[in-house]
Amino acid sequence: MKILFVVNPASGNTSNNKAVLRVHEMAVQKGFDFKFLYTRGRNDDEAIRHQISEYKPDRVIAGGGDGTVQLVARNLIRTETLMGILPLGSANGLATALGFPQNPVRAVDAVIEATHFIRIDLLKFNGQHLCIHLGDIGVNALMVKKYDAENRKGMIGYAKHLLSSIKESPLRSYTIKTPEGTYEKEGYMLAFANAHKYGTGVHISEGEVWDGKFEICNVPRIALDEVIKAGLTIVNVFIDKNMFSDVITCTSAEISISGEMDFQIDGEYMGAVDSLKVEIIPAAVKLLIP
Ligand SMILES: Nc1ncnc2c1ncn2[C@@H]1O[C@H](COP(=O)(O)OP(=O)(O)OP(=O)(O)O)[C@@H](O)[C@H]1O
Repeated sequence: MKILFVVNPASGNTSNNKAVLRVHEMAVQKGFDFKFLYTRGRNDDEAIRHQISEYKPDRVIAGGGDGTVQLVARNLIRTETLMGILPLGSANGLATALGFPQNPVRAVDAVIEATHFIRIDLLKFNGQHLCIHLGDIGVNALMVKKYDAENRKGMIGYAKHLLSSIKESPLRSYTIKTPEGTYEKEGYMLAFANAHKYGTGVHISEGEVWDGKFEICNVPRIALDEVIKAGLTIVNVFIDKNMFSDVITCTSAEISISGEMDFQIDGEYMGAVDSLKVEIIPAAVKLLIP
């Protein structure tokens, strides 16, 4: 067996040394061949495609956060090569939603020993941007923008920007056209979910990453006052169970918005938009399940 590890040296808060060391130990124990490809933040697609065609790995493991998982996934669409995830990022949205081990050593063992896979769906925005886990417009995307600008890692960074993002996000109205019907909505945020929860653990829908559908979750109100009254920390604002209760399940959608809203995919800020097209790419990639 040949395994290509695509590792993002810049992801997460801690060094990836433990995971890298464990790969070497496991290779000796199990007798497989492996290569590391470290991402550089530019021309990574070309480097991965080159390794896939030259090295011909049986599995390609994404070592990093959702951005790295997305990078690997988009280069494996509709191929038979198995993809795995080593959650080495700061939030690891998809790996967390799927319940993968977070401890680096256990995660290495799990992804090497895994024999089962599922064919996961991907989302595509505006016909070009892929998404493995979640995209959204509004409050959360503004938070991602602020967080990116500050170049800090970890949950404290998110929490710090949550309050100001909520205050600065206007109420917007949307027209959402899907093959099943047209909906008029109002809210502070729309999430487009391939999986059923955020990396922070916040549950947003009953959808699954392999069901050929995605969920559009409207946030019509944010109960900031109630959270503060209950003496909870600011991060808990997203724990409000009713927050994501306005859900549409579909396979494609066109959204027009009453004004511009910040937009993010898998934790990467994408700019501001006043319309969006979203579609599902069903059974796009074969993902190893520990
Ligand atoms: N060598 C590198 N140096 C700096 N940035 C890099 C490098 N390699 C990749 N990147 C950038 O890292 C980002 C993806 O990070 P990734 O999502 O894997 O980790 P993270 O942000 O720590 O995790 P999470 O998404 O879980 O919060 C992309 O913007 C990519 O361009």
